[in-house]
Amino acid sequence: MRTAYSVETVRAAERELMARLPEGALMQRAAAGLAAACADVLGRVYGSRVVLLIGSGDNGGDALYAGARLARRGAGVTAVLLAPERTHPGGLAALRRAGGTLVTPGAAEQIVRRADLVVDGIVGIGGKGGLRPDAAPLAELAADSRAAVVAVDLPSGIEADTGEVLGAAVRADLTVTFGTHKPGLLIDPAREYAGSVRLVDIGLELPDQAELEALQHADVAARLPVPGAASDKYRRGVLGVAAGSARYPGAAVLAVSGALRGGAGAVRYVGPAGDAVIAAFPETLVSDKGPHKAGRVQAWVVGPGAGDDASAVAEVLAAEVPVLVDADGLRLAERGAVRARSAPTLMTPHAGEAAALLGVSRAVVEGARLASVRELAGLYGATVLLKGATTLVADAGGGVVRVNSTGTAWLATAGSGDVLSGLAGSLLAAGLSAVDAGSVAAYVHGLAGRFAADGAPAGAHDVASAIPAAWRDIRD
Ligand SMILES: NC(=O)C1=CN([C@@H]2O[C@H](COP(=O)(O)OP(=O)(O)OC[C@H]3O[C@@H](n4cnc5c(N)ncnc54)[C@H](O)[C@@H]3O)[C@@H](O)[C@H]2O)[C@@H](O)CC1
Ligand SMILES: Nc1ncnc2c1ncn2[C@@H]1O[C@H](COP(=O)(O)OP(=O)(O)O)[C@@H](O)[C@H]1O
Ligand SMILES: [K+]
Repeated sequence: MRTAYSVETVRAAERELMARLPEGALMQRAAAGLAAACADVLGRVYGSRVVLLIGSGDNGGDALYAGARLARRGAGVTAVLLAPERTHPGGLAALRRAGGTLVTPGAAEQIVRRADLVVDGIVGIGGKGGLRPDAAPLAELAADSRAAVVAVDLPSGIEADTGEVLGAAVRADLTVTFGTHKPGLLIDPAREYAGSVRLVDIGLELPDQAELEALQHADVAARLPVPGAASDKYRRGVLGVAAGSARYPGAAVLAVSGALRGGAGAVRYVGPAGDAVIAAFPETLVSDKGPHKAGRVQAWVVGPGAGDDASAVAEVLAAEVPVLVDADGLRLAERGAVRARSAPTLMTPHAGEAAALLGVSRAVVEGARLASVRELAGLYGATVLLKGATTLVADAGGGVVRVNSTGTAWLATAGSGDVLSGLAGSLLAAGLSAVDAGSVAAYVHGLAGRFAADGAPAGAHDVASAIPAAWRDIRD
């Protein structure tokens, strides 16, 4: 499991560790890891040109000590000081001793243009509210230069706790982060500014419960349902899919395509697209009666392509089994009916659907994804999976939020969300909790998207076809 902790938690852990260590030891650990990462980026340190962008806090201190290490290995190191009189004194002295040069921001343009590497030590977890006007031009210079950009702890200007980007921010090729990931490094839009992320262990002791967690292959493998000798199709779980309409029969087909590859023992389809479903997947149990007459299921998916059939949504919500609500179902589901449910509910909106439910614009949700998913989960008393380039899954009760980024932008294709809802529904029917079903499905679906696309456009049905390969890759 990859975890991320809030600034407050990181600060508390740092205080505790610093009290046990000689003064400055923690910063030396950070600087050593940072310098090693910079050396890897440079390839050859000797003779390289390194520019440090230095703010007034400890983030700048890390960068200065790392710069001193690089200077001792023969790099030409220049530090641009945003606030010379408030610069970390120890770091400044170390760089001076190592032969580094100090300049003011006025001289930055010239030297950044010729740099091989720019190190962003403007601001770290102490930053708030986007880069200040004096620092913002430095971020632009770094973006315009041909140099590699390495961010110290996090790209300056992003919000560490939320992943929001409130103004100008540095765009890094690599972020070297200390002690733990910060939520902003894993959540869009800030995640995009971080580039790849390298974690340097500085010995922080962190609490069991993180702010954010991202499943890895082994975590997913441990959660995937696998049949045993005692399994039969009913014990594996039966999923009901109430989806599709005369206008959108394909949504039903795609939801079933995901469901059949999600580990349930059988899939029942209820709705007006039975012929299309059977034609594509003859193994589906098709019923033309309403959901409550369809026979027993262990979970329901309702909503993909459902048009305006509010009664099917209400019927499914009245069932005492886990329910996944997607697409049109989100609009048709009565909040009170969702809140009144005792079995788990998993809602799977994209940003536009989440925005409609919250009564805000899509841009608001996209800019503040963590707050939005939590708010929606609280509002409906449900587990919410917010789709996008990174997918977030939050429980109503608060606590840790799961984040997934296995996907690819090729997944932004019509119907891929229907495949996801079938897949996640199947995992619910197989007995996974709503958070596990949602986050495991997002992980597998993202990987399947990568396999299906492999650098070229793929349709949603290709994504569904690639689920078994993703599944095998995870269990390997
Ligand atoms: N506390 C520790 O023991 C350790 C801290 N470390 C480093 O220390 C950093 C935190 O240091 P600080 O608490 O000094 O804080 P920062 O260095 O992150 O930032 C604080 C300074 O930045 C300025 N600032 C705040 N918001 C700004 C904005 N939007 N634009 C421009 N300037 C802004 C403030 O005036 C303040 O002087 C971490 O991110 C990490 O890099 C590491 O050395 C590891 C050990
Ligand atoms: N830029 C992106 N990068 C990665 N995954 C994406 C991106 N855009 C969308 N996705 C994923 O693709 C799927 C699209 O679902 P959705 O928006 O519901 O589409 P549809 O309604 O057409 O089925 C979701 O799983 C989402 O997380
Ligand atoms: K930084």
